[in-house]
Amino acid sequence: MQPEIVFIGGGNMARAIIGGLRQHGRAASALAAIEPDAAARAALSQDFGIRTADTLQALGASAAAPLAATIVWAVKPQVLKDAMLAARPLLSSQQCLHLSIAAGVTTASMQAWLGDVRMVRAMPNTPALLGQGMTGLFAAASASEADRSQAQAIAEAVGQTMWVEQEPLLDAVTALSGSGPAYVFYFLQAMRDAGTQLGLTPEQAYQLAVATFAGASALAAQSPESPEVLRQRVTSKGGTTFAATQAMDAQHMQQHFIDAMRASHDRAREMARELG
Ligand SMILES: NC(=O)C1=CN([C@@H]2O[C@H](COP(=O)(O)OP(=O)(O)OC[C@H]3O[C@@H](n4cnc5c(N)ncnc54)[C@H](OP(=O)(O)O)[C@@H]3O)[C@@H](O)[C@H]2O)C=CC1
Ligand SMILES: O=C(O)[C@@H]1CCC=N1
Repeated sequence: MQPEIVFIGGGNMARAIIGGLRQHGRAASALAAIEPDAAARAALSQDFGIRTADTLQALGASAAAPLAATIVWAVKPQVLKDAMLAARPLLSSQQCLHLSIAAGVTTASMQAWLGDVRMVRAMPNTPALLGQGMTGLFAAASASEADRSQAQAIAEAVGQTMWVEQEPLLDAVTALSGSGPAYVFYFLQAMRDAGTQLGLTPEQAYQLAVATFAGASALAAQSPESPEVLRQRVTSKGGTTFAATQAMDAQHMQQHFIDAMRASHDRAREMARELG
């Protein structure tokens, strides 16, 4: 039986999405992955029961027969061009949707490598592993309504989705929610280390930091109030929170944060130029 969705690249993000699809009831036989690393292939087969192979040919791809309704490109942006050029002769006869999760690389570049294929780009993030991901989506003009629905169904298996109607906005999504989990982990590191300096054990400090992020995020998610108002509710006049936020403002931390996200955004644009 032909799989419905073939992943090219079976690394961190592909694993998260495959796990989400399986948890949402997608049959193992509906999924397959191409992954050069034998250990990663074995883990995918063992954990999710899906078919894996080291090359498209080994999975049975040929110019004569359709391989799958959807191909998900989940390799590093730096190897995408070579992977697509190598796959093109095997996929040329196919009427399938190409869904790329690679950062930066534009639909125009990918259509130059694959031909004028139907294409959607997605920018997921690693909380997808828990079904709590956030995925930005952009559909090229070549994509149909059915393609949009299929891309959305795949992304919804691992969390929330948001469409953008202009491709460059995917670079902003990348800078915010794509890279964003790393910013949260960066803050968790800092809060753990600060708590340790203040006398807690690293374990205590980390538990307090993680619970605080989880609780504050849950509060923000269900509250109609802005983060400014939520902050005010924590900040007693002349109290401890005010002392902390004043120290942050004195260091221009918000501006530093904006600069950091701009760096992520600019890198996505730069990758599009370097790799396109
Ligand atoms: N990690 C994240 O938070 C996010 C990542 N992304 C995007 O997802 C994509 C994948 O990232 P991530 O999962 O982190 O990366 P990984 O390196 O974990 O996964 C990529 C996998 O692709 C394999 N691979 C390399 N060449 C080929 C090939 N020709 N055919 C098939 N498989 C190949 C790699 O094998 P080997 O290691 O042996 O080379 C590796 O296992 C990237 O384009 C990234 O921009 C998007 C959003 C978030
Ligand atoms: O760091 C990266 O390039 C990828 C894209 C977003 C998250 N990880």
